[in-house]
Amino acid sequence: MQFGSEFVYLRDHSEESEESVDEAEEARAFSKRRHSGRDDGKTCMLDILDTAGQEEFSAMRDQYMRTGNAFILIFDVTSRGSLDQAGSIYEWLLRIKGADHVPAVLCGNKVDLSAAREVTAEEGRQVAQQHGLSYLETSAKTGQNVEEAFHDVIRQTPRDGKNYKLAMLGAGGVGKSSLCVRFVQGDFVEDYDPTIEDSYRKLITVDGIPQDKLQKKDGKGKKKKKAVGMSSSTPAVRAKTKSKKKTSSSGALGLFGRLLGRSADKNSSDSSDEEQQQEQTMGNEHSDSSDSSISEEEEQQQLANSLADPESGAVNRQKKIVKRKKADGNVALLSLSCLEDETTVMPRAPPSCAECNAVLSHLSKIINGEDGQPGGWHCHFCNTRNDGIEEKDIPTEGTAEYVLAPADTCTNDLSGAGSGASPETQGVVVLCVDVSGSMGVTTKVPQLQAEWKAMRDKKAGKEYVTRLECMTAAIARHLERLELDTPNRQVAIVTFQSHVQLFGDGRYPPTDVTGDTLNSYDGLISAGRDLAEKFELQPIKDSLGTLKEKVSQLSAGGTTALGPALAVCAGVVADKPRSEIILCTDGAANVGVGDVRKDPGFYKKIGDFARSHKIVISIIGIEGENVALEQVSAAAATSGGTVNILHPLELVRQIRQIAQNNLVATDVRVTLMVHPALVVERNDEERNDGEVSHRIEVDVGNATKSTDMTFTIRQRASNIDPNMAAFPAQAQISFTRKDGARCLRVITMETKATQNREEMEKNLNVAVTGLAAVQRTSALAEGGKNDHAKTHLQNVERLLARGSVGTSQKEEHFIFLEENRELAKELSEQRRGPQTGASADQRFKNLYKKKHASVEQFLGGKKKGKAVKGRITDKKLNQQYYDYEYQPEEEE
Ligand SMILES: Nc1nc2c(ncn2[C@@H]2O[C@H](COP(=O)(O)OP(=O)(O)OP(=O)(O)O)[C@@H](O)[C@H]2O)c(=O)[nH]1
Repeated sequence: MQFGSEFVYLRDHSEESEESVDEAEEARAFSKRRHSGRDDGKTCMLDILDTAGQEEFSAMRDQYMRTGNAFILIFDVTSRGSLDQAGSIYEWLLRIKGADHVPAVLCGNKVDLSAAREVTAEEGRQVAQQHGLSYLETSAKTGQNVEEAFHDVIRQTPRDGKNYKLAMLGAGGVGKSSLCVRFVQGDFVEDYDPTIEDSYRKLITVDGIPQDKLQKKDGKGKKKKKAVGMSSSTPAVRAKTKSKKKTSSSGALGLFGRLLGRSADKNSSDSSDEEQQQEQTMGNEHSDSSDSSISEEEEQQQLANSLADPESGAVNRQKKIVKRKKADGNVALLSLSCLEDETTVMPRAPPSCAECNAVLSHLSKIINGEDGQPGGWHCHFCNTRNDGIEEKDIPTEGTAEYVLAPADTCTNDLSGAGSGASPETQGVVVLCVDVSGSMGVTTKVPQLQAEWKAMRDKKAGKEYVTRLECMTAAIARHLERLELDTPNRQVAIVTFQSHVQLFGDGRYPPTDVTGDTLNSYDGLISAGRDLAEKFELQPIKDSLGTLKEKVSQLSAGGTTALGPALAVCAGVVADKPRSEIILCTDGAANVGVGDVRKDPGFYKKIGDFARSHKIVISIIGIEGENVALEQVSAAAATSGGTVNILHPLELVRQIRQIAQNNLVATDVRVTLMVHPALVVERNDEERNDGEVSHRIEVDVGNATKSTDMTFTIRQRASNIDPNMAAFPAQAQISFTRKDGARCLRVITMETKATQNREEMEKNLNVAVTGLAAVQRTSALAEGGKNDHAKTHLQNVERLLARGSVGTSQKEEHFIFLEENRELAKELSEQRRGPQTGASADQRFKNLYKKKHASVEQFLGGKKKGKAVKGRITDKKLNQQYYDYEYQPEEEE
């Protein structure tokens, strides 16, 4: 548990809790803060993207290559093949940039492994020279030349404000992540999951940046736009860039690190028109105007425009003074990833306060009996006396765990990784796949991507792929992963179009569910139950072949019986707790139950059913089409599943990423209590103003590594004692551990209190306060309170601007400003009126992502590095991933 400031802030009655703000001035000040004052020519804010080494079927490489302005190109000196790949990647980069040189440094990494060298320093240098690059021999393990590599590339890169977008490129396993972690954190992590993408930010000082790389201003104070390496663009590229105006989206994308999420959004509208997509991105490149490089003047204009009257469209340039509440750091963060960490397990049941249910903690006042032994305790929250404890019941530190019910002896291993886990206890994975007509719609593969694939596979790359092809490729990969990860798990396939088809594990002919049954909720559930009895499912280690075969044979046509399919799936696994239904769809339900126009309540109902049967429903939607996400997502939200809306070309990559965000616990319930003089409220939900309490309970369902919940703490107006030096807080988290044991984790801590605003502001935890603001703002916006949301975001931004004084606070403030911009854009769009169809889905998705943001996104370099522990999975899984590089995709 962390707080937004080291101090709980108690408002001093004499304090002016409001400030007068000139809205136009505020916009200008905000922009100034983003560009953070004068450029000293050596302070650099690096936004580093650690990319995936393996080429998956992704349009995103093109995107980050276009958007990045500096590159570290890495090979492994113990692998000659990786040097060849580095060369090819650089050539590809030049083609994408339309340039004959791009700022980059070639790094021969792992030089500490001298005995295993396959590439000499001389050979590395020669290849670098051939491409006109500088060369460094690095070791992430010893730290040799790591800082030098980053500084070297910065010195080559034309400066644009203080911001640099730097991408790490290279084949899989060469050390891209390790070099990032070494650079931002100064550590070496022995084992990593292969990276999909990760991003880091770091504020550094680089001496000796040559004059010609420093930012220049022309006479009017406008920045001179100089695209990286544009001097020798290919004619085709030049023709396009010339005719291209800057698009409105170009200046509003977020951090480079989240380029991928955002640009996938962009793709949704562009994918139907490859030409337009190319033009847009080329346009961005030409003006070099990815988000953080937008000029201060342009940004101020944009912000001033955002103050336009939504009715008339006229810009309100008049001074408008408004009263704004001063924000504070009274927020708390609870990261449920902590449930994975081992902690002290207490020997007996948790002693809890008879009055307020707080659990005995290291802060409780112990009452010794006549024998001098502990016999009772005074509750730290309500001061009630409780009896009946022994010495061994008293935790010695802030975190303690209690086992409420042990794991089943036959193992309930949630992860299924234990090879002894029996199929019955692991639950079934049901893939519920949309094969309606719209899944036959094609997406054009980006030209350069197709060429790259063709070059690599030595045969013609495909120009178009259908959504179904993208989906089935992603499912095939997912099945392979499941087979390695959880070999005993059973997997079933259900498809839907005008009717529902159950394929089981692919060994049987399909069974259809059709006709009137499609309109009967109960009928569908029992049809599912009946079918489950008929089909015996084999574990995936035996059924992978038949499952993959069935998936590859699916074809698209017909309408969308999505609701009936979900109900059948729920019936199939109703008696198999811990099952997961993964719904893969691209369209709004329009047949039978769950028709989004007539029966939107269905999704909450099926979610409730799933939850009560310990089943999780997750949704993977294809963007660009109307999935009616706002309704359908209720099934996932209620059952604790995830919702993702993805670009078709990103499905393979993203499904893997989703799978990496492993569950840490299920059936999670959180109780957070603070001192009775305070009240605590959720940030991710609209509040019911009538009910406030110092204790809050949240039914979380599933917790993943990135489940970060934030809460706002307020003081009760009346009963506060300003002399109280510290305030206790306790989180009680009950959950089912991966091995099936039911546990209670209790985290208790105390925060100092202050009435001095300055003291609170100076000690802000910027990442926590920023995350809390973003979660709260998104929840307000989702609940239609747009203006309130906007004001809240601005209030917190002013607080963070005042409080960000140290380097890491400044880094995190910078990150927050970027988040703030993305969210502010979403809020301005909402002012234009309600959205429908695919754009409503898009908006829902954007706000959903913000509402479920995790603190890792808000952490500056060093702290983020600390959060990166070895993300170790099975070596076999990693190998499987790397193997894809060398296996050409099967083409028809
Ligand atoms: N001895 C040694 N091992 C290294 C060095 N750099 C990375 N490794 C190891 O090489 C393996 C792969 O490193 P990563 O940093 O994950 O490589 P990557 O390029 O990010 O890999 P992908 O994310 O899969 O593309 C890990 O086991 C690292 O510990 C190094 O300088 N010396």
